[in-house]
Amino acid sequence: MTAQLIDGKAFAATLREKVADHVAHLKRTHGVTPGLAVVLVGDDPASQVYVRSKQTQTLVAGMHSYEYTLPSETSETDLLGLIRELNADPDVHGILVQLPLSDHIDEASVIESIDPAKDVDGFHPVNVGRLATGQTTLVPCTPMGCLMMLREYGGRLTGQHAVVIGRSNIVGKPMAQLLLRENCTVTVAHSKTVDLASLVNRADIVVATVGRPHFVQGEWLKTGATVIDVGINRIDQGDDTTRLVGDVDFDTAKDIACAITPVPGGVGPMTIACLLANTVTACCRQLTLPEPVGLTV
Ligand SMILES: Nc1nc(=O)c2c([nH]1)NC[C@@H]1CN(c3ccc(C(=O)N[C@@H](CCC(=O)O)C(=O)O)cc3)C=[N+]21
Ligand SMILES: [Mg+2]
Repeated sequence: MTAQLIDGKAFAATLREKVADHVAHLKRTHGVTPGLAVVLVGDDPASQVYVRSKQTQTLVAGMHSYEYTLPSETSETDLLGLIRELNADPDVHGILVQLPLSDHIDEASVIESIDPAKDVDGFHPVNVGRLATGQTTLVPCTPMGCLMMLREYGGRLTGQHAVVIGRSNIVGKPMAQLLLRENCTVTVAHSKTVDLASLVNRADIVVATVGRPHFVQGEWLKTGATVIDVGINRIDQGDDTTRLVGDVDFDTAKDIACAITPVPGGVGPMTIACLLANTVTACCRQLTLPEPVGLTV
């Protein structure tokens, strides 16, 4: 292993400390406790694990957590009704609706119903537009966490060629926007990209968000590249146990990259820490209090 390991778990713990410090400050000086509402429709076990993790960390940071677990047959009308109530609730500063939603619910309608000021996922078209036009906004948590790590471990970002593999609204597109804002030269690749290997070979920064286990090969990489692995793939080991792996073939990449995030313990923990940070930021903006330093990108 020659690459530096980017310890997302430790980085996230530090960020959560900053969040907790500011929460304590808000309570002490303004009598305000930031509150995050998390809405989960259905009983997908993986989603339940993530949601529980978000709740625990929200409470540990000293914030209020409001949890809504709705049955899988919940109608879109009922879900929109709940969001309307949360939008109007002054104790709720952040709203997260766990995705994906089941097929009978239109995701776009649900996202658009969230008050952009409380949209801590940064998925609302108003916030997407603000990011694209360089205005103040709430930045999607996963790319926000990736950027924080890149700023720390990726050297001077200006002028670097970043290749983002994946074009989702949740990660790929906002990641490209953020890297552009950092003055990177950004290429967005995807499943239809021709000769991905030689494209990746020209990248100083690689962000892999394709959702395919071990997809990016170490031999594709340019020597000294910084690699951010967004993939969270649970693979069967053939002995009734599963293992979490990324979109990058870590074992071959680690000898060629300059710095690389592991899975688990990389982007995942940072995503949740950024969600907490966004909740504090949203709270401060809603109450027109001074914005905390170090909780935004
Ligand atoms: N509205 C919405 N916002 C989200 O941010 C959102 C979502 N829906 N739906 C599902 C995905 C997934 N996601 C993860 C967050 C943390 C870890 C995480 O902490 N992973 C640990 C491992 C966890 C494990 O062992 O399973 C790690 O990578 O080290 C993973 C995945 C947020 N998501
Ligand atoms: Mg759907």
